Amino acid sequence: MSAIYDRVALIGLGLIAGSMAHAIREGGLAREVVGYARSAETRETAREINLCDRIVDSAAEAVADADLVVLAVPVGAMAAVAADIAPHLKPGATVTDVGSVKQSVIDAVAPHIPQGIHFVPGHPLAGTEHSGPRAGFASLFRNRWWLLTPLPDTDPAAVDRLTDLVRAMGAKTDRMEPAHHDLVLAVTSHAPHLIAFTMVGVADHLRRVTDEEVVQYSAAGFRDFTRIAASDPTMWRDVFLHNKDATLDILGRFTEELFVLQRAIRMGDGQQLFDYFTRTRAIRRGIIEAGQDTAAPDFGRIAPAG
Ligand SMILES: NC(=O)c1ccc[n+]([C@@H]2O[C@H](COP(=O)([O-])OP(=O)(O)OC[C@H]3O[C@@H](n4cnc5c(N)ncnc54)[C@H](O)[C@@H]3O)[C@@H](O)[C@H]2O)c1
Ligand SMILES: O=C(O)C(=O)C[C@]1(C(=O)O)C=C[C@@H](O)C=C1
Repeated sequence: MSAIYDRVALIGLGLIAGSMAHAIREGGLAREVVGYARSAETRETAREINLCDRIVDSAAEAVADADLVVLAVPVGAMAAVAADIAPHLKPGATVTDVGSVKQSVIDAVAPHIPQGIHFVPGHPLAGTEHSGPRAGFASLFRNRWWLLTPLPDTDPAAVDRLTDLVRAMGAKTDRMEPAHHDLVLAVTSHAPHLIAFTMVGVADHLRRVTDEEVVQYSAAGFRDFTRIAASDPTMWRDVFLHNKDATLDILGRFTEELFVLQRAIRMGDGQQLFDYFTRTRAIRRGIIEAGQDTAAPDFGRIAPAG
């Protein structure tokens, strides 16, 4: 495939930027991929594994002459990085981010973006529990959603060009309002992660009571929880701090449902439990039938908060 951008700069060299570097270089989607991360150790590892065409020692150097700049740092670090690179951006360049939360990233980054630079926020719905420069792999985005949340006045040509890159990396794209994105992701990703973190915490307390049995006899369901609970603490701290309202809304709804089921168990109401589980099974089967088992559920189905 021919190059979609001349030079791409990746700021932050972890799972997502690393996977982008592999996918872009394998696909010949840019003439050059330049990388920068804050820690010298990360930059050294990135050089060792030949992650990018060039690894440089400052964000300013990375973005100089870049046509696309990707902010791939934890959500809480986006503002500082944007402020740092702003004076060095090439006129006409596009800046995107891959943060798991959109509205607060837009609020933090947009004020730093100079006139003549296109800011197109985005979020790949793909990941693993691993982080750092060694965690990336080229096929991470294949057949996964990559949501773009452009601002109303963003140049459509810049959005289309980024869409081309994302599709060339194997992802499916959709566009969404940032606040709606944050509500949808609170349901499909953020609250489920918090529940997994909590469940593993509960098991850890119990371990002392059951003398390691919860570890030894981990059933598959719990093992899935522990995989999720192994995700990066900095990333997830920032997600919850920056998607506070939507996450609290969904957790409130979750707690209400949990009480309903808890009461059904206490009252021995088998019919209610059966009906509930029949409904949830149908939802899962609907996702599989729609060929969406690697993607997020139907975005239109989630009612706004309130
Ligand atoms: N991990 C996932 O499943 C996943 C999926 C989709 C989106 N995201 C989002 O992508 C972003 C990156 O996540 P990741 O999983 O690649 O993280 P990661 O921990 O693997 O990598 C983050 C990188 O950013 C660097 N970094 C941190 N602060 C920095 C700063 N101030 N300046 C420069 N570099 C800095 C770190 O050194 C590290 O190399 C986050 O915003 C996250 O919310 C993550
Ligand atoms: O598969 C995983 O390990 C993930 O948690 C990936 C996952 C998700 O919840 O689906 C996590 C956070 C992101 O922002 C996007 C994707």
